[in-house]
Amino acid sequence: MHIANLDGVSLHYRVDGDPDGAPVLFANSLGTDLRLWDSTLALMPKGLKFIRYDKRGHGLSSMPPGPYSMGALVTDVERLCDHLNLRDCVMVGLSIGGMIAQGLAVKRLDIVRGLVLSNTAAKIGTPEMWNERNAAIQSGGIEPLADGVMERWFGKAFRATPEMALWRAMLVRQPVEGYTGCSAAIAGTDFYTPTSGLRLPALGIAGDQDGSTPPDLVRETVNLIPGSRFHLIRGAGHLPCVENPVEYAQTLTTFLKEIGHV
Ligand SMILES: O=C(O)CC1=CCC(=O)O1
Repeated sequence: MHIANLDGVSLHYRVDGDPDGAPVLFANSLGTDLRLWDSTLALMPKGLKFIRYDKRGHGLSSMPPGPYSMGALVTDVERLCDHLNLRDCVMVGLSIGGMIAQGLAVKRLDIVRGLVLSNTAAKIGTPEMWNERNAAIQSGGIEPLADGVMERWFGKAFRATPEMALWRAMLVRQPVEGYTGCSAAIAGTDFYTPTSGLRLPALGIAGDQDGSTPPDLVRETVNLIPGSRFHLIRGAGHLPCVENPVEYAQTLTTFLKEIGHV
């Protein structure tokens, strides 16, 4: 467990795997912390270095007053990469993490050499939808919305398992200001044009039961990048790295091999 103090924002991060291996950087979704990747990382091949972090307002990272901008979330991870001297990473971003990954790739191709856009899009939802959700959370907290979020996060089979309660607990324990701060960043983001200009190896991953970023939306975004690949995980919702870590890790590994990263 490590903390980087980056111009007034403290980011909690973790480094696993081979310290000299090719770097793979992970960015998690709204309402989750870096434990999102635990089961996937346990299944990844040896010889890689895995870096993950809690974005501001989530997990153990600090919580500057919201709302946040996408630019600030991108700058946070850019500063973390500079702090750790990370270059030529493959960045795996899920949902808002995938937006942050698009933003970092547009800004710093020296840091991002390959992109995995998992359960994400250039634009997610509408500003009205996010403003409505934030107003509800600001008045009543996250708990009343949690069952609806679980229906988007997970497919039907996983929702019937006891493990779902752990992820629900992670969601409702995120601070309201951190969650709504990051939602505001999503509301203000449309990466359609900048992502269309990207030229780097890219993979899209979707879950066929994803209620937040359905497969067609993920495919449309990754198709903005010429030569990109796409993989659909069946039976999974918005967090396939949790529901089906075996297929998720295999999909990542195949991509990393194809682009010569492992
Ligand atoms: O809460 C959801 O709908 C899921 C989600 C959207 C953006 C993100 O990061 O998670």
